[in-house]
This record gives sequence, structure tokens and C-alpha cells, in this order.
Amino acid sequence: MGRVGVLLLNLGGPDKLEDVQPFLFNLFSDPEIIRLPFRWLQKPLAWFISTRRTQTSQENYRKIGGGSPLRQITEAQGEALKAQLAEVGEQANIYVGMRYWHPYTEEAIAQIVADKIEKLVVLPLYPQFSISTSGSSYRLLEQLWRENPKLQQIEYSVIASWYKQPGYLQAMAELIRQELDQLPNPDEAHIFFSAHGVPKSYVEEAGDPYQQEIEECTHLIMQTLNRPLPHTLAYQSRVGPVEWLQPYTEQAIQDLAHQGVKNLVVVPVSFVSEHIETLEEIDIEYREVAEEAGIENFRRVPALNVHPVFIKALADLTVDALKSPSISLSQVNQMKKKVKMYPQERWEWGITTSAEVWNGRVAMLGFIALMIEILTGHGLLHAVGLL
Ligand SMILES: C=CC1=C(C)c2cc3[nH]c(cc4nc(cc5[nH]c(cc1n2)c(C)c5CCC(=O)O)C(CCC(=O)O)=C4C)c(C)c3C=C
Ligand SMILES: [Fe+2]
Ligand SMILES: [Fe+2]
Repeated sequence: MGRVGVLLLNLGGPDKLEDVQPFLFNLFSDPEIIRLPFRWLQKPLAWFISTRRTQTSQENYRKIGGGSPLRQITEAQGEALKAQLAEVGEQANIYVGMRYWHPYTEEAIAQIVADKIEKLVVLPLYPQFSISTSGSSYRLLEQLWRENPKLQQIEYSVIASWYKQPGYLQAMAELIRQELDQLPNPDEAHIFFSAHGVPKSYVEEAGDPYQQEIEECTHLIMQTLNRPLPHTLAYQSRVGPVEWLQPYTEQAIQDLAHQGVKNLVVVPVSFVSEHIETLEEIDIEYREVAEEAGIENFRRVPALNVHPVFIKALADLTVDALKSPSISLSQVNQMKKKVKMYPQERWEWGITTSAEVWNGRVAMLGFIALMIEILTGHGLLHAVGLL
């Protein structure tokens, strides 16, 4: 086999407080994060929302040390994976490709080309698939592949989602067990899975398999844990006023407390690294909610980070992908059959000069309407819940 590479995909996070606004701008510029019917509206809206959100977001990053630990942890995972692969006789270069901050996916791909990688495994650091996470990165990769003939010569294989991988399930169960056993009375614990949410319309209208994969994943973790304890699944980190997957974490914690639950073990289920939504949202915000509602023991299970059983699981996934027939980016999107990646590209097809003129006029009117809405606080986007 020629030179082997593994591309680890993740979302990325601001390294310091000054990075927060441009990071948020990149995130909200992605049509898989805010799904709008018009391409031209994406950037003005991304600018507006990122500017409005920066201060709150910066305050949260300040509480966890002034930046996201995601880059450092992902790089450590990469080094551990390289060492684990070497142990089983597989020499591979590891690349980190973040979607919205450094090191960007584009930078990783440029390095992969420069290093003359011949066989590449694409491994998202999201156990479950969502249009908004792995889906967005696959879409970017598809575009980079289309644009670069050198990339088209690389034999590559994509791992779509991997929440059923036994080593991953074992590592999760082990971490939960450790947390349970530190409670004064482990048999009275309630296990609370908190997954990152997505808007409900992603699942119900666009066909995102995320909710189904999260539900199956929590079921498999409970099976692997093999303890007769009650459990709940809820969704956190809602952004904006539209409806997201329910129940919401905050409400579900309060409901359990009112039902008399006193010992809660919170499991962050859609992340494999510590980041703002574990360190700030769960450890600070939800802990406060829980304690105010009467929970006496609130314990959070740590993220997998470089847990050796987890790193071995990533190595097993890589080795399996190298041995099995390759899976292409377009196959992954077909496998997630009904998924509608946001079809903004469609608007480009069949463009004529007169259509361009009308596009420009409508864009200008829309932009003026947006500015009026921003200044007055009233308008269509407020009415449909986007602002
Ligand atoms: C499985 C994981 C994730 C899903 C699904 C997801 C969807 C999603 N996220 C937002 C909005 C934001 N996400 C932000 C940060 C962030 N999100 C994830 C993971 C998932 N997002 C990660 C790993 C991070 C990085 C955290 C870090 O440590 O820096 C943020 C910025 C943080 C903040 O301001 O709260 C936003 C905003 C949407 C809208 C969405 C689905 C549509
Ligand atoms: Fe997010
Ligand atoms: Fe948040």
C-alpha cells in the first residue's frame, strides 16, 4: 500500500476571545447550519447573527479559560491514533480538518496533496451523522474534490458514522461506570444522556438521521453498561427561536428533579472531546439548574478525549476502512438516503442573463428589507422565527 493518511474531521472552535466573532461568522455562513432558500441572504445574516452573539459567546469562552480546547484535544487524539496504528503495523500520517476554524479542512487537504498521500481514510470525530456536522464537512470535501484533479487521484474511503463500534461503546460504558461508582448510592442514580440538538425541521423535513442514530446509540451504551438503571435522553445547546429536538436538557433535568430524582449522572453523547458545551453549558449552566431544582449529586461523565479504549476504536475503524471496499463521498450521501443537503446550488442551474438581472433586483430589495428589520426589530424573519 502507498502512503496512508487519516483525515480527522471536526467542527473547530475559537482559540482565543478575538477569534469568536470570525468563528461564528464562518459557522453561520454554512447553509447546513442555517438553512435559507437564498444564497445571497446567507452572508448578511451570518454577519448579523455572529455580531449579535459574539458578546454572550465570548463570556462563555472566558469562563472556560478564554478559548476552545477543541484544537489541542483533536491534535492529541491524532497523535494517539498515529501511535496506536503504528503498533498494529500501519504507518499513517494524521491530518486534522476543522470546518469553521484553524486548522481548516482546506489546509489539511493542501497538506495531504503536498505529502503525496495515496490512500486516505476520512474519519469524522462525530459518532453520529448529522447534516449539520459530518454532512457539512462531506459537502465541503465533495467541492474540494471536484475542483482539484490531484485529489481525484487519491484513493479514499469515508466512514459515515460509527456509533455502533464496540470499542467506542465500551469506552463510553467504562467512563459512565467510573462516575456511577463515585456516587454515595450508585443504585439510585438516573443516567441522563445529553446530546447536542438540531432544529426539528432537519429531522422531519430534511430527513437527517441524527435523532434516530442518537437514540440507537444511547440504547447500545445502556446495553453495554449493563446496569438496571433508569435513563433519559434530552437535547442541549439550542440556538435561536425555532423549535429544536425535544425534550430540552434544561426542562428534562427540572422534570426529573420534580419527580424526586436526587442523583444524576450526565453523559454528553454526541461529543468525543471536551468543549464549550460540556465545560460551560453542562458543568456550569445545567449544574446550577439541577441544584436549584433539588438534585443533590450532579456528576458529569468526562468526554472520551484520548481514552485508550476509544483511541483503539478509532484505529480499528481506520484499519477496517483500509481493508474494506472504498466508500465515496457521494455513496455516503446516498446511504443516508432521504437526506436533503441544503439545495442552494440548484439556484445556479440554468441561469440566464435576465434571471441574473432579476436575482440582483430581488437581492437588493431583500437586503434593504433585512437592514430595515435589523434596525426596527420587526419584519418577516422575526415573524418566521429566524431572528
Ligand atoms: C454533534 C455535535 C454538534 C451538532 C449536531 C451541532 C449542531 C449545531 N450547532 C449550532 C450552533 C453552534 N455550535 C457551536 C459550537 C459547537 N458545536 C459543536 C457540535 C455540534 N453542533 C461543537 C463541537 C462546537 C465547538 C465548541 C467549542 O468548544 O468551541 C456554536 C458556538 C458556541 C456558542 O456560541 O454557543 C454555535 C453557535 C447549530 C445552529 C447547529 C445545528 C443546526
Ligand atoms: Fe454546535
Ligand atoms: Fe451553547
